[in-house]
Amino acid sequence: MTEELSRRPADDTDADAGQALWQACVEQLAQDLPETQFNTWIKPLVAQVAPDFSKLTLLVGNRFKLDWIRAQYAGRIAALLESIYGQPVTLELALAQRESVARTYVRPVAAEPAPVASAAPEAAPPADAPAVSGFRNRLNPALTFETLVEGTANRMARSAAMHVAGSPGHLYNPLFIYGGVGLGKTHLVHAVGNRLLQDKPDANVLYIHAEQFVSDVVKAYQRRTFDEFKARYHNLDLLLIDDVQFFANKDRTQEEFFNAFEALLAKKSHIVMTSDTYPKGLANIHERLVSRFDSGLTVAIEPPELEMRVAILINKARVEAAEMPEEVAFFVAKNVRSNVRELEGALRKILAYSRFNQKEISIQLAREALRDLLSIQNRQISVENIQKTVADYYKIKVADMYSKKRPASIARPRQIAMYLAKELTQKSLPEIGELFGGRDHTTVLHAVRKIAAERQQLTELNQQLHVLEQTLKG
Ligand SMILES: Nc1ncnc2c1ncn2[C@@H]1O[C@H](COP(=O)(O)OP(=O)(O)OP(=O)(O)O)[C@@H](O)[C@H]1O
Repeated sequence: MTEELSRRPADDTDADAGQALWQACVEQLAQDLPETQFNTWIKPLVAQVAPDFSKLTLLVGNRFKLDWIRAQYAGRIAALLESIYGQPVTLELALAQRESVARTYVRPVAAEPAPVASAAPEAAPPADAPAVSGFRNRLNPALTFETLVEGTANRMARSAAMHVAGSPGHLYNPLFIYGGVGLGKTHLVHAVGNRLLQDKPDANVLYIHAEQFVSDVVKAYQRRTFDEFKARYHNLDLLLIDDVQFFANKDRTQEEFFNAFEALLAKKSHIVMTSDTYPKGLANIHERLVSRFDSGLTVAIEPPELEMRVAILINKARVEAAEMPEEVAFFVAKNVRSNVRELEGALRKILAYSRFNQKEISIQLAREALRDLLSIQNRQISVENIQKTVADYYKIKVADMYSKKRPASIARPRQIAMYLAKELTQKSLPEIGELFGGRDHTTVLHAVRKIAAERQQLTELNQQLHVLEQTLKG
């Protein structure tokens, strides 16, 4: 922070900039932490930032949470604040008054499901999960076709989705959209709902995350309210359901979803689903459901190509009332390649850095704002190093990384190494496949998606990956 900024009297701009600092930090945590941890511990926090940015106070709901956040996350949050702001920011934790706790951070994807306490099959919903009552479509009005940048990566999915929004109940029913994390699947399904409601405001539309559907089944079961449940789900005109891979191993949920599916298709209502993998790649989902998922149109969303990433950055900067010069957008897009959510995180860092330091957005500024991210890349982690580190960790031979052996004790570490190779290096899928004994790029893609999805659900795997990442990043 500049001297000049610290001497200015506090005003609304300072308050906004303070929230922007916290927002940028939260964005990063949303990427770094497993979703359940993020939803449980970080999302409900409310931040108060001193006008001179010297101190950030986090208001926490109760003493237990306060102690836990202090023990588990305070160090990480302080380090993040310093890296975003460029100077140390004192972090304090305090117990919140009730009203302030009600103001919670909203993830950009919005319309999120209530957090589910654990990934255990058919886990009971947390006590504070909102009850299923009164009809709400749960659509985020900001996620429309207009705000979704089109590119080769999403062209087919987008045009199928537009078709469904224009004439639901006809072609492409169900529409099944799959792809890796942060590629715009949720955005696209909201866009379908928003467009349909624009044309037909009375249509009965519902967006729901699969976890919330599970939670609704559990509640209906506990309270014996299956009639209400059916009345809600079987009478829709359009059901948009996100991340159906979460149905894995949840037999009762799958049965109820099957019933809802059949009822909706029979009355020519439309169903749009998303998942991290194609229907036949779904694990632990009943065959009769998988075959139904695949019975309409299945389309993939791929990671965005360079030009699309540039367009997304420029558009998103405009939404934030900032101008990002094209050369800066190219610089960022070349360095942040994995998914759009990470691109948004990088943009937020740059905007926050530019505002705090009152500097124009330039390549130099982007370089400074993203120095952590770039320094990780500059360390140039090699695929060979990943293979060796993972082999050591799981006590298998490095040669097994290239071999055709398939026992789980070997295949799984190999998949983990492929996942890390995609995460931590700039290598393409075919290049990685080549380095793993000449495997096909689809094998690598399958491994990457599988491990990425399991990481969200399995705490132990997530911890192992965390250790491996830290070891490799040095
Ligand atoms: N083509 C795009 N144009 C504009 N914004 C996009 C595009 N693709 C993704 N986004 C934005 O990127 C963010 C992540 O997208 P979204 O949540 O839809 O991803 P997802 O594929 O559903 O990810 P996940 O599997 O993790 O739920 C959102 O803020 C979304 O608006």
